[in-house]
Amino acid sequence: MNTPVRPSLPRGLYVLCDDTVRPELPLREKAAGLLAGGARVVQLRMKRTPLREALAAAREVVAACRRAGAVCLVNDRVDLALLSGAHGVHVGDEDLPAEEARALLGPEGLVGVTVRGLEEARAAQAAGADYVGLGPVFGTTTKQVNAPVLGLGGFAAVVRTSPVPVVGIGGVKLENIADLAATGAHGGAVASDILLAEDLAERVRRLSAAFDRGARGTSLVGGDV
Ligand SMILES: Cc1ncc(COP(=O)(O)OP(=O)(O)O)c(N)n1
Ligand SMILES: Cc1ncsc1CCOP(=O)(O)O
Ligand SMILES: [Mg+2]
Repeated sequence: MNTPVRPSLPRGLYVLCDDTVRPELPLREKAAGLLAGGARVVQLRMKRTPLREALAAAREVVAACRRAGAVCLVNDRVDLALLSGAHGVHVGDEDLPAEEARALLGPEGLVGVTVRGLEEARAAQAAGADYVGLGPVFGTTTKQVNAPVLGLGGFAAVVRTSPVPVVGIGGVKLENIADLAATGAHGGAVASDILLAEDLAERVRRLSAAFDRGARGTSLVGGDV
């Protein structure tokens, strides 16, 4: 009997296809721009889209991601992830607990969990998380987060000892993503720096390249951003 295998989370840029940033641009158009730029991980973050529209959007975006060979995760809602055929879900404190998300998704689904530090990362792993989203690394206006900004030093300290891959989130931009990658982060999650850009695809390309440069240890501070 074959054991079902879940996809691994690709390393690098992790993009939030978010309905709160530039809300006038439809999610499907955002996703098209992100995928045209080569995004390999897309999280669909829907905070203001009515549920039935959210389901339709999830189905469209998941299908587009699958055609492009990208991993698509749904933020918050395990039901929408299952109904849309997404690769998995990202949950935080106000969502279903990680254990329940894992139980509903089964062994084939990716589960990401928001954490604020090392102890929470260990607990997330025990609960079945595949990766953790750690932040805010830098200041952000996209979400009001009830936790202190970690800064690169605080972030790097968790990355060094985390038992699961760490994706940094909060204020990640072209000018800091290489430094974030140089800490050993598995990914850098970005919403506004991409979604507010005139050319989403081009911004995805530049952020991905900067992350990859930083991960190789060849980031030049203040260099080609
Ligand atoms: C990769 C990643 N990390 C953290 C979060 C935040 O999730 P959560 O704490 O549930 O907050 P909301 O995004 O739901 O407002 C995330 N979405 N992605
Ligand atoms: C969802 C979330 N959780 C912590 S910060 C954040 C928002 C990230 O958005 P941006 O990349 O615009 O700072
Ligand atoms: Mg959430």
